[in-house]
Amino acid sequence: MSRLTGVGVSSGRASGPVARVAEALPEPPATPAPEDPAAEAARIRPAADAVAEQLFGRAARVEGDAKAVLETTAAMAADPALISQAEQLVAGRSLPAPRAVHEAANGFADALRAAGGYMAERARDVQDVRDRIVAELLGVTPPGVPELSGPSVLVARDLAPADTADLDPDLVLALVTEEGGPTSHTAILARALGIPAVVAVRGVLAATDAVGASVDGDTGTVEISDQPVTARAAERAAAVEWSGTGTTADGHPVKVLANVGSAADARAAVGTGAQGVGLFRTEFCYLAASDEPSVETQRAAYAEVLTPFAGKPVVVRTLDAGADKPLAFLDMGVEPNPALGVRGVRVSFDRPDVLDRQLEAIAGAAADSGVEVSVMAPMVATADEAAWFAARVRAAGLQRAGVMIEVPAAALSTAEILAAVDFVSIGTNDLAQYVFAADRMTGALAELNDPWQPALLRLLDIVGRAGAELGKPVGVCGEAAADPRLAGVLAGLGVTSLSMGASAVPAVGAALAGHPLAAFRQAAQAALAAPTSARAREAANAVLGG
Ligand SMILES: C=C(OP(=O)(O)O)C(=O)O
Ligand SMILES: [Mg+2]
Repeated sequence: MSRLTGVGVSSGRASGPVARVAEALPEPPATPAPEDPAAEAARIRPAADAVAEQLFGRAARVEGDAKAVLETTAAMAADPALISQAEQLVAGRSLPAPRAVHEAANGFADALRAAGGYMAERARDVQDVRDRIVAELLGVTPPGVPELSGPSVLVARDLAPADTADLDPDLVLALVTEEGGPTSHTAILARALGIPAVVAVRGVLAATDAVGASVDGDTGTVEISDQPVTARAAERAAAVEWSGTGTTADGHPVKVLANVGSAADARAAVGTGAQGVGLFRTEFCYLAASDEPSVETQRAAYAEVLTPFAGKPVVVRTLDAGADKPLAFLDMGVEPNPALGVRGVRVSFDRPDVLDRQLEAIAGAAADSGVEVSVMAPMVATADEAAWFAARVRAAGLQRAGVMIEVPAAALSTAEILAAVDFVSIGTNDLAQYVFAADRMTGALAELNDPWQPALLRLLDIVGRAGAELGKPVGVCGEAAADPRLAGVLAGLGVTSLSMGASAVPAVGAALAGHPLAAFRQAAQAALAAPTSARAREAANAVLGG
C-alpha cells in the first residue's frame, strides 16, 4: 500500500480494482521505410481483423444503441477499401504500416466530413477505428476509456469532456487523475455523476504496478496497492433537510439553482428541489458532434433539458466552445494559447450566423417547454461585447439577456456591462484562472484556483456592489457556488442567486437558511480582509461558527 495525495473534487469514499485510461497515440512517423514492404503490408489485414473481432465481441455483450454503434464501428475496421488503400500506401510510398493506416483512414474521414450530415458524424468513428488498428500494429493499448469488465477505479492523466460524459456511474467507482484542477471539467462532471474523484495526484501514472486503489474524494487521498482490492462503491451522503426556497434566516432571498448539461442532469436537479437553472451548458450537448446541429435538432435537444423546469427560471448559455471544450464544428484552428484565444462569445464575432441559429433554437425550446428563459454569453470582456450580444438576443425575440463575468476586465466593468444587459452571472472557475494566470486544468496550480482566494473575492465584491447599485441580479454559477460555507459569503457580497451541480443544492440551501444576511455580510468582510485563502476560510468560520 502506498498513499498519494491530490485535490479531492467530488466527495465520497470508494475502492476497487484499477482500470487505466490509455493516452492518445502520437501520430505514427512516416519513416523508416520498411525493409520488406510486402511483409509490412501483410500485417495490416490481420490487425484490422483483430480489431473488428474485439468490437463484434463487445457488441455481442450489450444491447440497444451501444450494440448498433459497436457493430457499425467493427464493420468499419474490417472495411476492405480501408485495408487495401493502406496496403497500397505501404507498397507505393514505402510507408510503415501504422502510418499507412493513419493516412488511409484520414482520407476516408475527410471524405465523410465533406459529404456532411449523417456521413460527417461517422468521421469520428473512422478515427476511432484508425487508432485501434494503429495500436494493434504497435502492440499497445488503444487510447481512451477501456471497456470495463466490472466496477473499477479509473486512473487517467486527465479525461476529455466527451470521455467523462460517457462514464457509467455503475461501473466507475471513483476517478483519479494526475492532472486537472478543482474547476476542470473532469471535476465538474464527476460531481454531476456523483463519482468520488481526486485530481492532481502526482505520481499516480508512474505507479504502474497498482492493481487496486482506495479513493477518498473528501480528503484527496488515494491509497494504491499492488494487491487486488475488493470493489466498494461510495455510500450516498445522508440527505440534508432544506425547505426548497433559497433564503437567509431573516428572509433575504438568494435563489438556489442548478447547473445542467443534459436532460439527465435536469431531471436529477428537479429532484433536489432546485428553484430553476442558473447555467445550462449547451456545448455539453455537442462535444461529440462533427457538424453544426440544425435548428430543429438543437430545439428538440434544448427542450428536453428545459421541460423538467416548466414554469421556472432557466438561464441558457450560448455555446462556450474553445480551450478545454473544443467543438469540431467551431474549430478556430491551432492557437498558441487556447484559453486566451478565440473562445466563448469571441467565436460568435467570427460566426454570428451560428449564434443566430442557436438563439432561434433556444426561443423555440423555451416556447415548447414553458420555462422562463434568459440567455447569457460566455467569456465577455467589455461592455461593447455585452451590448452586441444583447442586441442579437433581442433580435431573436428573446427578452432577457445577460453575460458571464469570467474575465477580470469584465468584473472591473460590471457597472457598464449591467447598463447593457439584464443580469450577470459570475463564472468563478474561469475568473480564478484568469485573475491568477493559473490554468484550471493544471493540477500543480490547484491552490491558486481555490475560490476562497481573497483576490478573487475582492473582484466578486466589485461585481456584487455594482449589481446592488443598479438593482440588477448578480449570480454565481462557477464551482464556488457549490461550497455551502462560501455560499453565505457570496450572499454577503451581494450575490442574488447561486447555481451549482445538483448534488450540492440541498446543502447550499440549508447553509443559506442558517444565518441572517448581516452575519453573511460580516463573514464576507472578514474573508475579504484575509491575506490567504486558508485565513479567509478561518475568518468566515470565526463569524459563522464551525
Ligand atoms: C461556470 C463557468 O463556466 P465553465 O466552467 O463552463 O467554463 C466558470 O467558468 O465558472
Ligand atoms: Mg467558464
